[in-house]
Amino acid sequence: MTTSEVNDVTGATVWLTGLPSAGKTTLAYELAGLLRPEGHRVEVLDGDEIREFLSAGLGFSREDRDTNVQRIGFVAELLASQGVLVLVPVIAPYAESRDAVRRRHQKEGTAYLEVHVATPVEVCSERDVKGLYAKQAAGEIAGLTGVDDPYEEPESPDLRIEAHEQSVAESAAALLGLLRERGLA
Ligand SMILES: Nc1ncnc2c1ncn2[C@@H]1O[C@H](COP(=O)(O)OS(=O)(=O)O)[C@@H](OP(=O)(O)O)[C@H]1O
Ligand SMILES: Nc1ncnc2c1ncn2[C@@H]1O[C@H](COP(=O)(O)OP(=O)(O)O)[C@@H](O)[C@H]1O
Repeated sequence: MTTSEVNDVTGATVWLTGLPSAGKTTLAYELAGLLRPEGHRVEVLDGDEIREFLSAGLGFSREDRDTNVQRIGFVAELLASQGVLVLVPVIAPYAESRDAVRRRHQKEGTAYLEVHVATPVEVCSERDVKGLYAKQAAGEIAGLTGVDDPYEEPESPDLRIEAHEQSVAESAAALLGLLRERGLA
C-alpha cells in the first residue's frame, strides 16, 4: 500500500450503546468480521477488557461510568483519527456523557456514529449472559443498568437496532449499510 492510499483511509468510531446482554459485543464482533476481509483496520474496544486495564479500579457509580466512557472515547478518537474503524460495545448509560464523546470527535473532525442496540430489558434479563439480572433479583448486587440504575435511551441515534427482532447477521448487515451510506466502508 502506498502512503497516499494509507492517508485515504477514513476511520470512525461506532459506539454501540444498550443494556447488559442487549447484544452489543456480539454485534461488534460480527461487524468486525464483515469489515476485516474488505481490508479495513478494525478495533473492538470491549467494555470488559477496558475495565480490566485502562479503567481498572473503576466501579459503576455515575462518576466512574462517566470516567470510563470518557477514557474510551478518548482512545477511540485517537484510533479513528488514524484510519481505524473503532467499534465500542459499551453501555454508556448517560446521554450527557455520550454527547461529550460525540463533541470530542466533532472537534477533531473525526466521524462518530451512535447506535442504539435497543433490546428490551425483558429480553436482556432472559438472556442474562453474565448472570447479573439474576444477582440483582436475588439482592446480591445493586445498581444494575436498566433495572435499578438509569439508562438514558438515545433520542436520535444514527441507527436504532431492534436486535431482538432480527438475526445477528441482519443487524450486522444494517450496521454495515450505515457505514456504507456514510462513506465509511
Ligand atoms: N451494575 C452494573 N451495571 C451495568 N453493568 C454491569 C454492572 N456490574 C457489572 N456490569 C458489567 O460490566 C460490563 C461493562 O460495563 P461498561 O463498561 O460497558 O459500562 S459503563 O458504560 O461504564 O456503564 C457490562 O458488560 P455488558 O454486559 O457487555 O454490557 C456488565 O456486564
Ligand atoms: N438477535 C440477536 N442479536 C444479538 N445478540 C443475540 C441475538 N439473539 C441472541 N443473542 C445472544 O444474546 C447475547 C448477547 O450478549 P452480548 O453480546 O455479550 O451482550 P452485551 O455486550 O450487550 O452485554 C449473546 O449470547 C448472543 O448470542
